[in-house]
Amino acid sequence: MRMNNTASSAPEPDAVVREELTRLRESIDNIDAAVVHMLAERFKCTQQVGHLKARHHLPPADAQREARQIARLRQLAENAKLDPAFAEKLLNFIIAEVIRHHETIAGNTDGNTDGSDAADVG
Ligand SMILES: C=C(O[C@@H]1C=C(C(=O)O)C=C[C@H]1O)C(=O)O
Repeated sequence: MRMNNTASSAPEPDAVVREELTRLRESIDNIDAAVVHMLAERFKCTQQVGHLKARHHLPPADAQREARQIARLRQLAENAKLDPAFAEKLLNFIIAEVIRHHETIAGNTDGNTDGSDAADVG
């Protein structure tokens, strides 16, 4: 049976665990917010790349660039003690979405960067 601590000022073990969990979850929430903001900035850049490529009739995907990025990211992951296979999967997932955006831009617009499409330009 668990001892009752009401006489001492020490918190109940359950309360200590809850506080630790809350503290860790606050950090996780901050990190998740940073990830979302960083991804949003990355997609702003890749959207501009997509428009540039469309304007100059370049293909949406660049396999050589991707291979260099994957090699670099795997090394960074290893140094940071993150599973390189996970880092590679994550990057491939993001790049696949970027390429999908680039294909849409190439199909729907003249590659302008102001968010309007060719039909709006007149
Ligand atoms: C953004 C680009 O387009 C594609 C998307 C990439 C990415 O999201 O990092 C990398 C290479 C390309 O397949 C690019 O060519 O730089």
